[in-house]
Amino acid sequence: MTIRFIAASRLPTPWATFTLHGFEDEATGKDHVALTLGDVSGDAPVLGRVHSECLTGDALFSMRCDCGYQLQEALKRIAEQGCGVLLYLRQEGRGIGLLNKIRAYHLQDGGADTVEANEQLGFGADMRRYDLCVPMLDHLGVKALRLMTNNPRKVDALSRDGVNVVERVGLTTGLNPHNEHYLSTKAGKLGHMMTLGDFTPASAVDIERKR
Ligand SMILES: Nc1nc2c(ncn2[C@@H]2O[C@H](COP(=O)(O)OP(=O)(O)OP(=O)(O)O)[C@@H](O)[C@H]2O)c(=O)[nH]1
Ligand SMILES: [Zn+2]
Repeated sequence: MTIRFIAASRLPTPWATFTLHGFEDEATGKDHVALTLGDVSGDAPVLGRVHSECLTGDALFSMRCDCGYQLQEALKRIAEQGCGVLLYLRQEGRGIGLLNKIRAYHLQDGGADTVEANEQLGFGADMRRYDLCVPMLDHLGVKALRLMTNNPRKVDALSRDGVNVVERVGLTTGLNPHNEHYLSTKAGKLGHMMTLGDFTPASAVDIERKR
């Protein structure tokens, strides 16, 4: 794993002005970014999120999943804390890529769930890797994370790769009629530690606008 830091800049957002750090994975040629706020290089554990790319949810307002809602909520919580880090990893579709994710969505439109769709395409349910996180966090000086996630397998995978996760912080937001089945499948088949009762719903205005 060869992660090379390229450049950093200011990134104003509705929640705070973050610092945007750009990295290149020399092995794959993929680029990844981190957003930081405040001094993340102290000894105290830092509020953090390891977010995997979801073009549809993060940028195109998709309500099929909870990714976009989680991204916004994570940035908001970091802003409220005044300090934190978000790694934005370019491993779209749980690692199968955007076009295969669209193929998987097509199968889900026909009745498959998110896990079955991946398997019908010949992929594992979750093909993501987290070995780039340690070099990115080392560069930023982050020593320990309070990780915002509902996914205990992500915590295990990160810990195996050497990331010091001292606490898991739930991130249940964005429930809506289009992602209810998907979220239930994540809890039932992928081991996410959440029930639909934990969720802050997407606002009624958002649901109406995107129906
Ligand atoms: N293959 C596939 N990928 C999906 C689907 N829905 C979302 N994704 C991708 O799943 C990734 C996010 O993973 P999730 O399983 O939603 O959540 P997580 O990151 O494991 O857990 P949290 O930290 O709680 O969000 C992103 O890369 C999305 O592009 C789907 O139906 N099929
Ligand atoms: Zn998504």
